[in-house]
Amino acid sequence: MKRGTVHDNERFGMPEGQVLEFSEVTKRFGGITAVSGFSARVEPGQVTGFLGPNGAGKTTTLRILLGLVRATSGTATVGGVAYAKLANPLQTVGAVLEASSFHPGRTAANHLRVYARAGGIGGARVDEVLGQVGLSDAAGRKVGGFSLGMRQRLGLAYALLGDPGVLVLDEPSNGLDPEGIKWMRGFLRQLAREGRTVLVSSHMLTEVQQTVDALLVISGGRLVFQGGLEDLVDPSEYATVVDAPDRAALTSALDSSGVSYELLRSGLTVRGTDPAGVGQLAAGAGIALSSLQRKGPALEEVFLELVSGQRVHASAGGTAPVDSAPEAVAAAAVVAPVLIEDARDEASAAVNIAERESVAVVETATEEAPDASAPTTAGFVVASTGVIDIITPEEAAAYAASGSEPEAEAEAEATGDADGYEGEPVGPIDDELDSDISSDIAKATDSDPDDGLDGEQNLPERPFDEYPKTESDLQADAFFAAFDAEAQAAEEARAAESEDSTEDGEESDGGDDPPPAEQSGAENHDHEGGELR
Ligand SMILES: Nc1ncnc2c1ncn2[C@@H]1O[C@H](COP(=O)(O)OP(=O)(O)OP(=O)(O)O)[C@@H](O)[C@H]1O
Repeated sequence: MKRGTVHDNERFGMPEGQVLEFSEVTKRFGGITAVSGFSARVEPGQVTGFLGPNGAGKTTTLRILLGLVRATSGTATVGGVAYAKLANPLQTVGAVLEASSFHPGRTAANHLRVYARAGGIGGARVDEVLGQVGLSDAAGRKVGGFSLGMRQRLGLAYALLGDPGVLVLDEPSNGLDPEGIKWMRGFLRQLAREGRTVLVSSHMLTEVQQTVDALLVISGGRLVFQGGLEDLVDPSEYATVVDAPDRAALTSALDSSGVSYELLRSGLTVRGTDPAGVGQLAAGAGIALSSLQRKGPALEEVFLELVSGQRVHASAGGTAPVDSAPEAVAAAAVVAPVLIEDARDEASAAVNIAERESVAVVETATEEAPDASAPTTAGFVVASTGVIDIITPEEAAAYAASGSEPEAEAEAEATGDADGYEGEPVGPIDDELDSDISSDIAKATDSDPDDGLDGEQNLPERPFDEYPKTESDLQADAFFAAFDAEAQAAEEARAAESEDSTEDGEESDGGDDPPPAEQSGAENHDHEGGELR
């Protein structure tokens, strides 16, 4: 029987979509205004696209909503409540801000098990969500070997763990192949049909056009449009172009209905009546049509005009993007996208989440890549992306110190994991992914004084664990300590069991050697996960 959990209790009913509300949200990073007076409402039961060009402020706005960045002013709420005050955040909001922030040495199932356990969610849900996103067959494979599209799916699985009524997804179609994009569209629409609130960011209208019911468009940190897709273009900008073999009959039908038109060589251009109306009128008069088309600006064109400030829409209070937009974008191009001014604010916000969800967090935003040989006492650290991950101190040190993933090689010899999954044999993390990781770390540790940033924006000089620990820090430490202790106990039990079996007269030339640390660590977590079932 499944254990009673918060999640199980909440699943007796359908997940409840919540209204997301942004009210005059402003966020400044030093001299850069990332978000400026942003007010918008996102309704449940529909997919809302959050659109804007690179550097427009989408991620910052989403991070404010999720309590990962503190707004300079204004509020962002989920069902009227700030994220930090949600009673069951994992069961209320599922979010994916970056798909590549999973620890490459852990299996997909392991990741989810740890989060599930931390959020009080039954282990069976892990299989469910992996199935939902089409990753059942890859459950036992390490994330380091996943394609970008598979990581997107895993991110979505993580977001769905708590069966939340709200999904917040940052560019979920990135890296998906055409079939994956089609699947994602259908999946998001299904989630909205179930009554959930689905907010999806993208920098291209064409990418979300077929999925979304409503749009928020942001540019230079300001809202430049909110409304339905159909509201993007004023109906008066459209014309219906129609023609018939019997043009005289068509003009006389239009005349007698009082519909005005222009007669062109290519047909008739009708304004103020859409193609359906003109078609109906012609059908009513028994006139066969040879063409019926809507002509007007393409949605993409309108979108580009909105974000460039050439078009101003009333839904945004008539505001055009701020002049600082190009400056902000230029700054973004010069500066690696690292947590800067808010490194510590964001750390504590993320740890607060960890505290409430008992979820661990990865820090990549340290001043320098730590020496792998030096003992690291911090049990948790904070990802520059804000995406929560689990990592031990040793892993953090090794992960940050080099592009190679130590755990991967140790586990390469394993042919499955202790979950009972019969996934593909585990292979080393490929070089390309390793170099991605190194480059992320390099970005996160960039403290170049010549980078054009104010001194206050550079990362702190001291290692993370030298900061005085807050109560949240201590609770997160305790969580990790308990997690590691359990894992170690399981490992010892397994070691004792295997000693017993080798004592039965079997030859054993490696009996005194401990298993490779990384391998045993990973097995522990697998085993740990198995116990949750
Ligand atoms: N931690 C930070 N420190 C300094 N500047 C930041 C920080 N985070 C974001 N910015 C800046 O704020 C602006 C908005 O960035 P944001 O990441 O929110 O945009 P975006 O719309 O999500 O862009 P993209 O589509 O490229 O991800 C950019 O100019 C960016 O450089």
